[in-house]
Amino acid sequence: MSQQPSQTSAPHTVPGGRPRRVAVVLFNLGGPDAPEAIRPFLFNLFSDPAIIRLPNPFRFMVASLISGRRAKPAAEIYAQLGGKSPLLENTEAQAAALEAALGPKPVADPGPELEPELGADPGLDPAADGAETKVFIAMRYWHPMSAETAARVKEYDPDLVVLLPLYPQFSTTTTASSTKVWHEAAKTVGLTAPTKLLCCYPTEAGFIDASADLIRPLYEAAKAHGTPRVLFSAHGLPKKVVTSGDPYQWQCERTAESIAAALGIEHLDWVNCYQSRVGPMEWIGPSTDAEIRRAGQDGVPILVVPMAFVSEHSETLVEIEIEYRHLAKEVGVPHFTRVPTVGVHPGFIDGLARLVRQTVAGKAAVCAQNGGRICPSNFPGCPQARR
Ligand SMILES: C=CC1=C(C)c2cc3[nH]c(cc4nc(cc5[nH]c(cc1n2)c(C)c5CCC(=O)O)C(CCC(=O)O)=C4C)c(C)c3C=C
Ligand SMILES: [Fe+2]
Ligand SMILES: [Fe+2]
Repeated sequence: MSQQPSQTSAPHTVPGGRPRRVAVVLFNLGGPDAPEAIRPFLFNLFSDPAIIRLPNPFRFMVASLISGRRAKPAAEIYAQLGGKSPLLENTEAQAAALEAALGPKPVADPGPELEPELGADPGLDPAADGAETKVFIAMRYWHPMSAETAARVKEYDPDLVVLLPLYPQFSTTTTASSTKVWHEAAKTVGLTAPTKLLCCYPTEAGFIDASADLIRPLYEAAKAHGTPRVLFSAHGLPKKVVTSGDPYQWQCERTAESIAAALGIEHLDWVNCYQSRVGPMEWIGPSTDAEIRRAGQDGVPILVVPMAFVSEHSETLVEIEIEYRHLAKEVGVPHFTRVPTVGVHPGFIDGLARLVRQTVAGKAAVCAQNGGRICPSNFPGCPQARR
């Protein structure tokens, strides 16, 4: 998937004479690649201290217990997808598209959200100087995991590593967890290249416009069944994760209102809700199923937009497409539409490429979509709050 340096622009070289190399590492959750991988995948997930906040040995005991219990319902979910998650293939398609978009281009485009005072250095811009960029994937709970990817990145011998979560909204349970494990893995394999984290891009223009682009024609079609309501559905979180300062819900709200505004539909009926609850704890709400029931009572058609996921997997293809569609029918919703994720939509991929260039060119080791920080100060879970 690597790009060759441009033949027309002078390559920016390192002292050894070779082009500068940038490794972009995409973070994602990972999913089982076979029925027998389901239980160990779940064990990896529930033994993450960012998910189960208990000290060991209690966490491992709880992880064994919950992964054992959850294995059967999870197997039923993945059976509907042929016994495995499509997340890796979809992430690979995004990696290939991003690598192509990051190929050498004659002019650096810092994108509309760059804060000029943060200072771009075009000499470090892969697009401007013909540097080589290679995109890697590090999954958190199933292969390829950070240990394997860090070894491959070390072999590539980059001058800079950019960590790019495929989670537009930052959470301590996703991006922070992957970042921690990445740094441990990098240390273990002796990968010492400077590393920057692009922590979040909940309202990045390419992501928002691509989402609106996917919704618009489906909204028009749904109008034949009444005035549609748009359900911006994000993966939920236990309430106590949010009350302890995780900015995920705040960022989800910003995404929902930005896509709603980008749609430009007068008096748009929309709501931000949360799906995929697991376990007995209280989770943030309103829940997507409660909103589907409310739409049934109101007799309005709905569009479910999975706005915290950027590719398809069990939560979109089974939970939304099969389970929520079924529930909608049961409670009398006149028309149900699942809006696809942004996937390899060119607007989304170009937006990611702009963010990578901006991160490479900027000075910060951790930055959000604006090259700086976007979270208000009352979120201690923001990675920039700790700096
Ligand atoms: C925005 C992204 C995600 C957040 C936040 C998140 C938090 C979170 N998840 C669980 C438990 C499970 N998640 C599972 C699947 C899953 N989760 C995400 C994303 C986020 N999770 C994705 C993309 C997937 C799909 C993986 C795939 O199918 O490829 C699962 C496994 C499926 C199931 O059994 O339902 C569990 C379990 C918790 C507890 C949590 C926050 C504390
Ligand atoms: Fe999850
Ligand atoms: Fe933040």
